[in-house]
Amino acid sequence: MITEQIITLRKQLKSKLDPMRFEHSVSVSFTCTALAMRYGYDIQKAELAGLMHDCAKRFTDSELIQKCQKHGVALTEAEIKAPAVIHAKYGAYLAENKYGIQDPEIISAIACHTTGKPDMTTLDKILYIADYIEPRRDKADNLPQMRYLAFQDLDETMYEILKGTLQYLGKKGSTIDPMTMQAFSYFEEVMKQKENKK
Ligand SMILES: Nc1ncnc2c1ncn2[C@@H]1O[C@H](COP(=O)(O)OP(=O)(O)O)[C@@H](O)[C@H]1O
Repeated sequence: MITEQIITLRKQLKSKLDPMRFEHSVSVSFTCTALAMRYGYDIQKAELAGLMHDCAKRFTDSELIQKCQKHGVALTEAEIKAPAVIHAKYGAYLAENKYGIQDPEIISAIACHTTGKPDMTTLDKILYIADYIEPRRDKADNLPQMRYLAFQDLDETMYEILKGTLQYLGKKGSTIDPMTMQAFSYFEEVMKQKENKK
């Protein structure tokens, strides 16, 4: 039963993550369920993806790089230059190999929850957006708008969050993983196509 699995995993995660990260994970899991209700996606799969998305967040950047090398998780040069994104890829590995999650949709959503990617599935988008809008978040200026838009249109929300993230990372002078730029171009095109159909 997936509900029992979720309750067991929640206990395991609580002992691994710091309290605020655990709180964030639970908050993302329920935000995922709300979006799953809105968009007719499997509620428990969405909850599980949200709960586990940051399961690798307790490691430092160098630990993550070492662990990926040890377990044969391929990293791009860009990921090594911007290691803040690696917890997503290694989290997907841990979810599958340590926590026994076999569903490829859940593994995919965890793997792309930080950078996004082109051609995201419904669950990929639900998790990416839930991570941004969950109720404990308070930093981004556009949160009220994104919280509203998330329940109107997933693609438009992806487009707006990715645009804002690229601006934010650019202003900070951070090294940007090109996957986010590719994701932005993809959703820009999706928005253009939608406009043309109107
Ligand atoms: N494309 C990117 N390139 C480099 N860093 C990024 C990129 N996207 C997000 N980040 C950074 O990765 C970190 C983790 O992001 P994320 O997983 O969304 O947050 P959280 O772990 O708090 O849920 C943040 O510090 C963010 O600024």
